[in-house]
Amino acid sequence: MRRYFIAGNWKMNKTVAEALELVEGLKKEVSGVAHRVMVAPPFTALDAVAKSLKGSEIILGAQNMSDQESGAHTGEVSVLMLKDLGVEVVILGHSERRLIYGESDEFINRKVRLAISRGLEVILCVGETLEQREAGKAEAVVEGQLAGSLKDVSEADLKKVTIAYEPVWAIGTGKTATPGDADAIHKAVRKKISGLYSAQAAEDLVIQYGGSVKPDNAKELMGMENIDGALVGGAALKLDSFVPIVKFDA
Ligand SMILES: O=C[C@H](O)COP(=O)(O)O
Repeated sequence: MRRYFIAGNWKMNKTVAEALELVEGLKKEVSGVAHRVMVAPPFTALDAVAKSLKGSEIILGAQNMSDQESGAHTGEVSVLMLKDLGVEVVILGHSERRLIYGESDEFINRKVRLAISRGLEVILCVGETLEQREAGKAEAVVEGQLAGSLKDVSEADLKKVTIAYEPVWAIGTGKTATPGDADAIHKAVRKKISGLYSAQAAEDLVIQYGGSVKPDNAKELMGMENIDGALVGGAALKLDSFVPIVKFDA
């Protein structure tokens, strides 16, 4: 059976008490599930969730980190602090970071290399805006983001990277890319990775789809050849929507 990587990005939601309530429920529901499951709570709940997850197969992720390891960077969170809490994976280059906070590929690339050098896995997000899609530039935009964000990342280190394709126009909007359209971009991602690295690296690459993934579309999306998992936002905030996604009938 195909093993998928399904991650819940809680974004700027959940107090510590709410985070614990969700993760406690999730632990019971997903025990023994075949897929790789991750949750990415806000920074303020990471420690509590890390403690709750001890001994569970659910992976702890963070939603972002600084491009610097330590020092005078008020308000930032370092890779070392994430490691210290037991974080295993960090989401980088999310479109909300790119678009709201102006993160460039070069800046994201520094974070990707730092995270990997300190032993974290990375979920690297890429995706086009509606304007870019309508201009026929979706593939080119994604290819450019991949080349820029993965600059100087070796093929060995690429094994620690999952790509999340998230069309910006499908995030939190209820609009989902059709499975065929999503798969076409995933295929283009594999082709780009094959060019940047090797055919083997492209084949081994795990590519998640993100953008209004819900219980009723998870099966169809993840049934596509090049879709290896999901990065789930809104539907990851409640057990009754995240659990069916994690347990979807592959
Ligand atoms: O990181 C998750 C994505 O931005 C998707 O969010 P969404 O499922 O609320 O559309």
